[in-house]
Amino acid sequence: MADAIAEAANTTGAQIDQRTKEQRLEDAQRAGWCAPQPFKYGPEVPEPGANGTNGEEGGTAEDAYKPTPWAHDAEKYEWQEEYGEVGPRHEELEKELFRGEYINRAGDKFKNLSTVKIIVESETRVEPIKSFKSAGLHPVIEENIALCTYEYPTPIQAYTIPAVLEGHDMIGVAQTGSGKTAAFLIPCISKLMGKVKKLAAPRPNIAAGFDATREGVRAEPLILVVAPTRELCCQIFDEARRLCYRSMLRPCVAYGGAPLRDQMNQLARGCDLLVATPGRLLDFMGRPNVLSLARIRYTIIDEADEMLHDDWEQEMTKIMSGGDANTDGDHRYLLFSATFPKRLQKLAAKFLANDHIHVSIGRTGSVHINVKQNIMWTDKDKKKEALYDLLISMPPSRTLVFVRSKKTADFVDDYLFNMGLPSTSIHSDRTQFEREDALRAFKAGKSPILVATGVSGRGLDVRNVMHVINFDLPQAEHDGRNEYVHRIGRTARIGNEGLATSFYNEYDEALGPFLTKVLLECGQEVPDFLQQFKPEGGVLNFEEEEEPDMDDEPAGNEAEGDAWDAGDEGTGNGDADKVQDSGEGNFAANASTDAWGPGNDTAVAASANW
Ligand SMILES: Nc1ncnc2c1ncn2[C@@H]1O[C@H](COP(=O)(O)OP(=O)(O)OP(=O)(O)O)[C@@H](O)[C@H]1O
Repeated sequence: MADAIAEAANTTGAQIDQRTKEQRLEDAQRAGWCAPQPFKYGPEVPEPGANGTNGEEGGTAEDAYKPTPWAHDAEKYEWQEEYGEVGPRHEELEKELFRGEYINRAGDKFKNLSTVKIIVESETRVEPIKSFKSAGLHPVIEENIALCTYEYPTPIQAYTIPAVLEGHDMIGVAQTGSGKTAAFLIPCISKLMGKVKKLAAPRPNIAAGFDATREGVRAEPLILVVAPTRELCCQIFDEARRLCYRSMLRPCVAYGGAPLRDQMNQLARGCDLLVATPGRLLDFMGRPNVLSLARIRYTIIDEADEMLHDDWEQEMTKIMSGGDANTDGDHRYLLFSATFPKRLQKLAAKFLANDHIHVSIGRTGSVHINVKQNIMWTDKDKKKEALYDLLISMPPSRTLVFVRSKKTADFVDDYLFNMGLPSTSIHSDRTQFEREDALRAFKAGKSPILVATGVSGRGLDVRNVMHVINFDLPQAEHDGRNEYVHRIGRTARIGNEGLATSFYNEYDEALGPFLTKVLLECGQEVPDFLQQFKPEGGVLNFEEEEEPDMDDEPAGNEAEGDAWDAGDEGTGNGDADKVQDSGEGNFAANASTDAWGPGNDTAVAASANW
């Protein structure tokens, strides 16, 4: 985003006169919004010593390298040889990891997470756990779960934890914001916690003066998590830092756009759990002295339907079957997502053992009832004003605005900023430094309005996102149905409530039947202009919404990129026939709401609570 307010007076294109600008600022602040923060995006900070500058304009050889808060450098628990079985507490780190202001907390509609039908397809019956304490977890991870203030397992956690502890491969499908990350991390970490000394690669002594070039080791992780976007990887890494606390397991993250050398230095200190985007992972896999997958016990694919999509075929084939990956029978594969078209489930099953377990919490691809959906007819040329009116007329709250293209993201961001609203934006033309900075500003409430392209629709978990606005709805022919589900799932996470407003007009008609069914399924009002799409007899058949194979998708990703490089408008998934027969031992269970205990009543205040 341009530093629009600061430059507005001089910007010929914007043509904003001083008085009008001040009035607009006043209007926005009277409505309760904080002041927009003009800040200048700098070029990406080079690696230390790359050219002697810190990457800012006018930098000279004398400028010291200013370390930037790259996500990969985030502090983690550093194990020391003398610790024995469990490391001592680290007060400062504990505060950062578990009591951070911006960590999402369960809301008072937590109980609603379990009011959906649960389908388990497997050869062996999985007995869901009723509490973390009864799950047979390693005592250290139990303590870490308590520090995370996770009181009750969510349904996907209740089924995944025992299934993985029992040694099964898995496909886990559950609604957005229902704790899938902890569902896959907890059992894998717990299983390995007591065995790290035996299974892990030798560690360097990283006491003061450690020199990664001379003393570093090759990273030989036991757990590999692959996710499509850099920001999502950083988020999973944060959860891993929490769950590995006080254990010998050392998590690392690798993603494109950030200094390669810094990430290699982190790996050289030892890495037991690696979270990575495919591009950077393949880069490291191509450097045998940096990374070996020979010790891997768990490969986890998050947003698995996206990762198995044709766009990623080359990368995923290399990751799943390439390199020096452990091919022994003790290597488990876990695949997770909130949406999972049948064609891709079928493909996924090829990577999994025959006795794998398939758990679906709710209809695959369903929207959570905690999201209030509002579809508004908005003519194409009136969207800008409609957006402003919406933002100015409602109590200010952290808001994510989705648009279809990078150009629109810049345009909408500049417009809002010039209207005195505190916005920033994120898309694939930004440097990684800018992307991380924008997200930090959004999380911290410095810029509580974030304009984003659809690629941010997956996985992001930001506290108190109260409102998601689809300025542009995703395109039906580009996997828009699934993208809609992921986008609006950025609000109402883990038992909190939220609002999703979508601007709809005649150009969105291909999505109309799907939106209508989703509204009906969630018991929400269907606006007049969607009444025509109400299914006859009231039967909600989502299978007829499944898309044919698509050959006209955007091209693949750059080696160092992530899903952001796959184009702005989402990806297309095609579905075909049924993934697998339900085996003999299969059962379908309606979740008993009692099973998960009472909801947590730490609801988050709605407005202006950055
Ligand atoms: N048992 C629990 N109790 C309370 N909070 C939890 C629990 N499990 C996870 N959380 C929190 O819930 C939030 C959402 O979890 P997560 O991001 O894993 O959701 P998700 O299902 O992967 O969503 P998406 O499909 O959008 O990626 C996180 O902030 C996480 O810390």
